[in-house]
Amino acid sequence: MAKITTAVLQKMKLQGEKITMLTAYDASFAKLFAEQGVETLLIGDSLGMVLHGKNDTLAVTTNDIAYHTRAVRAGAPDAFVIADMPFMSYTSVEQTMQSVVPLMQAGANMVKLEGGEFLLATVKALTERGVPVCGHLGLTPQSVNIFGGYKVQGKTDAAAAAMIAQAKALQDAGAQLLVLECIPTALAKQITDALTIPVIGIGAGNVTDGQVLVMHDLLGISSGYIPKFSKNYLAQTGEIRSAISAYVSEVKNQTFPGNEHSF
Ligand SMILES: Nc1nc(=O)c2c([nH]1)NC[C@@H]1CN(c3ccc(C(=O)N[C@@H](CCC(=O)O)C(=O)O)cc3)CN21
Ligand SMILES: CC(C)C(=O)C(=O)O
Ligand SMILES: [Mg+2]
Repeated sequence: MAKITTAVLQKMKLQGEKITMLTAYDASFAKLFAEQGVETLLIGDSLGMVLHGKNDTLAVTTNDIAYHTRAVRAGAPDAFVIADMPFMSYTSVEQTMQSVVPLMQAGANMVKLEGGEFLLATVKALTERGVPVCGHLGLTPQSVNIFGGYKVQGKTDAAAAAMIAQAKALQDAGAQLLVLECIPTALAKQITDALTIPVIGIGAGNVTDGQVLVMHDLLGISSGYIPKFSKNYLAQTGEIRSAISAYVSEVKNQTFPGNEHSF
């Protein structure tokens, strides 16, 4: 696989080739995912839930993400690696500049931040200072206590219009990638069409430029509630490498996610 850069991801969007992303937290899985053709690896703050058994992502620290980013980078030296910025690690431009240092030094190629309007100056400052940014809109799990649960976002006309505006503003501020989580497929389509940067969906239908899943959901080993948008590929393949390869194929040919995984 050719080395993935933001330029390559951009070209994939233009050519209509779907981008695959999986969360990864350790070297062994990172290596296996890269070998199966997964283009981008995310050290998600979901690790607080799937690795530490919490009900939300709020207890995860920058050091936690840096530790797992080092592991992923060691296993997949050529992968395109995105590190989640944890809850409250990016409350000001200055704090954000401090927080990204261990993440980039651990081997991340990009950092991901949850939110819209209030992040624009931060996204601009990061980009100017050499840190590529991935936005994250829709169901932003760090705001679970505001949402009152992991619920579909952007269902009203007003919420949808606001999300479209925020997506464009993030792109204008310099974001080079955007994750949309748990929103109606029709809204995901509008945002994907409105942006020039690639849009990666999770629970956002098969209309985005790519897909991301939490690896434990794909392998059917998450404890607790499994989101409707996830799919257990291990159940249908019986072997981890085949499960990853099936996920990649189904994203590429747009059979995943199906209507049963979408809102
Ligand atoms: N294992 C795991 N998978 C994930 O996708 C994931 C995490 N953990 N942790 C961080 C966030 C939290 N996420 C979640 C968790 C639950 C739902 C969920 O239960 N959604 C309902 C939608 C309910 C509605 O209709 O509003 C669903 O039925 O899927 C969604 C996203 C996504 N991320
Ligand atoms: C679900 C993805 C997008 C994420 O942010 C995570 O794994 O933390
Ligand atoms: Mg996350």
